[in-house]
Amino acid sequence: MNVIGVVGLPASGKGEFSKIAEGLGIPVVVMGDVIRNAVKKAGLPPTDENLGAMANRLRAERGMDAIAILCVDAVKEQKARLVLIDGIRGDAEVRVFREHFPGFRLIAIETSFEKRLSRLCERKRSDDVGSAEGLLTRDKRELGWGLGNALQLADIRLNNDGSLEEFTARVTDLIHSMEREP
Ligand SMILES: Nc1ncnc2c1ncn2[C@@H]1O[C@H](COP(=O)(O)OP(=O)(O)OP(=O)(O)O)[C@@H](O)[C@H]1O
Repeated sequence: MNVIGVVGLPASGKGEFSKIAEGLGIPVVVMGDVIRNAVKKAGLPPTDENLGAMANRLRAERGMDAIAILCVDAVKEQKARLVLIDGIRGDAEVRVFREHFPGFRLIAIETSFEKRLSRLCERKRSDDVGSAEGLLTRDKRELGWGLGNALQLADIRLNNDGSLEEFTARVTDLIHSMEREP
């Protein structure tokens, strides 16, 4: 089984990457679902604050790789040649996946701050921030989890400053080439 992980700053296009992969029939394991489920179980609304606090709690109580460890079995359960992990936030998590999946490849999505901010202002998800300060706070929080180190560990870099059509074409080419790998 080949496994790919995607990293990128908030609103860089990780969700779009997953949508494109799903459209090509690739199973996607979403790490954030582990956090969303924990927030739901605690009876809290899935706001940015609650999701962040829960992720911090899981990592503080069980270690920086806690969420990745919870996802390994979910990846192994997939009966596919290629599986995508969505939601990697730190280098400790990258290490977990490299250890369990020898052919693991990490993809970094690179998108400018301005593009990310303008796309966030349009997206308006329940946990979205609508200002530059809000996005900076979110960037800092994620960088604090080791996202900067994870970005440096990437095997492949994809730019997403252009149109969705351009990004879709790049992601599709990449997935097709990964599917051809032994
Ligand atoms: N190339 C693009 N052109 C236009 N809009 C885009 C492009 N890429 C992504 N978007 C839009 O930008 C928003 C942010 O992208 P997306 O949700 O994929 O980011 P993300 O990295 O998953 O974000 P988060 O870290 O907050 O989960 C979405 O509304 C998405 O549809």
